[in-house]
Amino acid sequence: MPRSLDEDPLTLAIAPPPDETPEAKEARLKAEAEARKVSERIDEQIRAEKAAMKKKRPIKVLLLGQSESGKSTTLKNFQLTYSPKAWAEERESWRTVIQLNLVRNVNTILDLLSEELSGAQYRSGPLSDSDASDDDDAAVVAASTRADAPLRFTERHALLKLRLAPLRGLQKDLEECIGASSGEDIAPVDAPITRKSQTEAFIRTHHIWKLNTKAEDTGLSHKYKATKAREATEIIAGCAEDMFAIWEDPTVQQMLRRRKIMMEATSGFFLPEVERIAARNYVPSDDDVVRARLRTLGVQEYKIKFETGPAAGSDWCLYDVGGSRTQRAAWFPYFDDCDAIIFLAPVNCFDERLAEDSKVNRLEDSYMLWKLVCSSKLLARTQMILFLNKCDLLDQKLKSGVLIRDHVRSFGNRSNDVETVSKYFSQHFREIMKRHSPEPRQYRVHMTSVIDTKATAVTLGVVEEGILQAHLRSVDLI
Ligand SMILES: Nc1nc2c(ncn2[C@@H]2O[C@H](COP(=O)(O)OP(=O)(O)OP(=O)(O)O)[C@@H](O)[C@H]2O)c(=O)[nH]1
Ligand SMILES: [Mg+2]
Repeated sequence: MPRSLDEDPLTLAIAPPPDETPEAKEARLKAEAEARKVSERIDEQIRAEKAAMKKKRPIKVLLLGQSESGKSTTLKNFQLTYSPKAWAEERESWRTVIQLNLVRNVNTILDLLSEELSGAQYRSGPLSDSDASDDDDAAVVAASTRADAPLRFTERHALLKLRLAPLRGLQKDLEECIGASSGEDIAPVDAPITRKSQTEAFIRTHHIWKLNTKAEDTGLSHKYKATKAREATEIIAGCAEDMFAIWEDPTVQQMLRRRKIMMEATSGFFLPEVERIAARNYVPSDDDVVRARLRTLGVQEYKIKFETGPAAGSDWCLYDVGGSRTQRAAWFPYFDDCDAIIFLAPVNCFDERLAEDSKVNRLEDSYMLWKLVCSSKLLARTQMILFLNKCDLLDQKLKSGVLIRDHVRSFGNRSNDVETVSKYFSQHFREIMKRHSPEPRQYRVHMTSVIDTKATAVTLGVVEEGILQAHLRSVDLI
C-alpha cells in the first residue's frame, strides 16, 4: 500500500518492511524487547548513580536574615557542636578579632568623650563643693544643651584619653591584619529610630582563619602580621588598667546613659573582661569566640565534616551571608539545590531601625525578608527553619520597662513578657509563610539565644535530624 507523503520520516525509517515475513517479524519484536530491557537497565543505573551522587554531595544549608541577626554566631555553634577539632584549631585566630572588638569598644567611648569635650568649657575650679573631684583637678564642663546638670570632666579624663591614644593606630593595624576596613555600630538603648553610629564594618570572615598561616590573604607577610600581633598584645596589656578605668568612670557612664547608649547590648562588647583579655597569655574561650563580632561580607562557604551526632561522617556545606541591604542580592544564586534554610529574625529589634536605612523598622524588615524567602519558587521544596533569635536581649528589654504595645500597636494589652511576645511574633511569621509559600510547608520555629551554646546545641540537634531526614527523602525520590 502506498504510504502517505506527510508521514514522519523517523517513523518511516524504523517501520518494518512492507513485505516482512512472520519469522522476520518475530525476530524483530524479540530484538526490540531486548533493546527496551537494556534501555531500562541503563535508566535505572543513571538514577542510582544520581542518587548516590546526591547522597555523597554535601548537605547544603543557607543561613539568612538581616545584619546582626546572628547568622555567623549560629554558624559558630554548628562548628563548635559538630566539628570540635576544627573549632579548637581555629580558636587562636579569634584572638585578634576579640582584641579588635575590645579596642573598638574603648575607641567608641573616646570618640564620645572627644565630642563632649570639644563643646566643653574649662572652669577655673570646682563648680561647687559637690562638684569637686577627689584630686581637686580643674573641672571641664561639657557644653551640653540638655536640661540636666552638665557632665563634669576632669583632667583625669583628659589624661586617660591621652594615655589611650595609641589604641587609635592599633585599631587600624588590627583591621589591616584581619582584612577589615572600618568600625562597628552602637545601638542606643531606646533604639527607636534614634541614632546609630554610621560606621559600617566590612570584614571578610574567612580571612581570620588564615591569619597566622597565609600571608597572601591580606597581602601582608606572615612575619609582619606576627610582629603586629605581638605589638598589639603589648599595647593592650599596657593600656589594660586605663581601659577598665575609663569604662568604670561614673562620668563616662553618665554620658552613655544620657546619650541612651547601652554598650553592653552592642555586638562584640568585651570591656568588663578587659583584665582577662588583655593578659599576655590570653587564649579565647568558646564563649569569647561565639560573642566576637565580625560583619560578614558577601557569601562565605564553610565545609564541615560532622564529627558527632546522627549525621557523623557526612559533609555539610553551610553558607553564611552578609545580611545588610547591599549584600542581599548575592543570596539568590545560592537558592538553587539547597536542602534547608535557617532564617534568623532577631526579636529584640521591634523598636529599632536598620543601621543602613533609619526609616525601616528592623522587625518589619525581617517580616519582609521572610516573605521574600517563603514566596521563592526556587525554594518551594526547601525546608525552612526559623530562629526567633536574641530572646535573651528581648527579655532584658522587656524587663527594663519597654512596652511592646508602644511600638507594635496590634499587640494591644497582651502580657508584656518574653513568652507572650515571642509567640505573638511567631504567629505573624507563621501567617506569612502560610500565605506566601508556593506549596504548603511545615512551619518549624525555634526560640533561640544563639550565644547560649549549650541551649543552641540542643536546638541544632533537632535541626540536624530534620535536615538529614529531608535530604535522605529527597535522594530516594529522585
Ligand atoms: N545577646 C545575644 N547576642 C547575640 C545573639 N545572637 C547573636 N548575638 C550577637 O550579635 C552580634 C551579631 O551577630 P552575628 O552572628 O555576627 O550577626 P550576622 O547575622 O552574621 O550579621 P552580618 O554578618 O552583619 O550579616 C554578635 O556580636 C553576636 O555575639 C543572641 O541570641 N543574644
Ligand atoms: Mg555574619
